[in-house]
Amino acid sequence: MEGLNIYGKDEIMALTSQREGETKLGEKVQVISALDQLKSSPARFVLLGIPEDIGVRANHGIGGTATAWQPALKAILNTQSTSFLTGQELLVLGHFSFPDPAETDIKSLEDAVVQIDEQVYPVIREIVEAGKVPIVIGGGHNNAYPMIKGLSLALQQAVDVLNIDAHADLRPPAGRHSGNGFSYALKNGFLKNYAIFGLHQNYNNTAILDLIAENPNIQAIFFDDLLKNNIPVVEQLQPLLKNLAPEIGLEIDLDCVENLLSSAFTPSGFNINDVRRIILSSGKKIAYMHLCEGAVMLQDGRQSAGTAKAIAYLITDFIKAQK
Ligand SMILES: N=CN[C@@H](CCC(=O)O)C(=O)O
Repeated sequence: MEGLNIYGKDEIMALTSQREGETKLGEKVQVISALDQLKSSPARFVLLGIPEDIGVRANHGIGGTATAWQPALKAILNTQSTSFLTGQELLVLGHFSFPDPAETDIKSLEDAVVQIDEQVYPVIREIVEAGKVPIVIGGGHNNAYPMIKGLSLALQQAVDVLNIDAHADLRPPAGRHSGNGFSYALKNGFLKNYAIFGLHQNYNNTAILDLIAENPNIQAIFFDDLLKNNIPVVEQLQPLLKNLAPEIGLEIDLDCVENLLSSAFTPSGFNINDVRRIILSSGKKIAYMHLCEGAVMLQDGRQSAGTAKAIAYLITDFIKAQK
């Protein structure tokens, strides 16, 4: 796993601001020095960063998803350690670093995404096989594929996934990128039931809509339909959840959240508290959570510091709800 940088306590403390009289999560989180120590760690949740935007650029999107990891980690580490969440529940494993390919034409970017897949899925598999729950901050949504593959190989069965997203990411499996992670997962038998919550009618093409309509293993609820009533989102999610296995993978593409910086930035979508409510009260056992497509700075110069704190809220909520 040559692309994986495993963190020591020094790296964690360098990002943690200490203050007399209080304790931050960074002072409490667990670390290891090699993957074979995963099993013996007392932490149940394993945090990992995939700061890349190669998959987004291979899908003709705007680069920048590589910028979310470090600020988000800093926001998490500087959360207060209290009885709500001490930090000991979390092992901060580290991050993958993937160099940009020398050539940046679409084919070269797609080939680089295949190399990313090959490095990510074995680590996800190892974390799950150690009895832990991976929490991954991307990166592009291309990483849904190695997440699902790693979980499926660890559990030795095709798995069910809930994706909260404006886009189905069911583009043709012909060259890897951020728009076809679920197509590859279905095609290669790693994904059984695929539920999508909050799709935008305006941003999924006819071929994708037909695919959803024809495949009984794919179910979707459109954001446009959620807007037609005042029923709480957690309630509107229930019909999707009841058709999924008791244990699922959870994908959250942050471009489903309004005004959160991403390649497909949107002024209309879930607000961050809708997503917090879903995480806090879904009632499902979640085998992994993947937060992707968020950016602190985009290639075109747009910036938002709020992305990091939004990610920190979702991750601390997730640990509180699942521990
Ligand atoms: N994962 C995102 N998929 C969207 C692309 C969004 C964008 O980068 O603009 C899609 O393929 O449509």
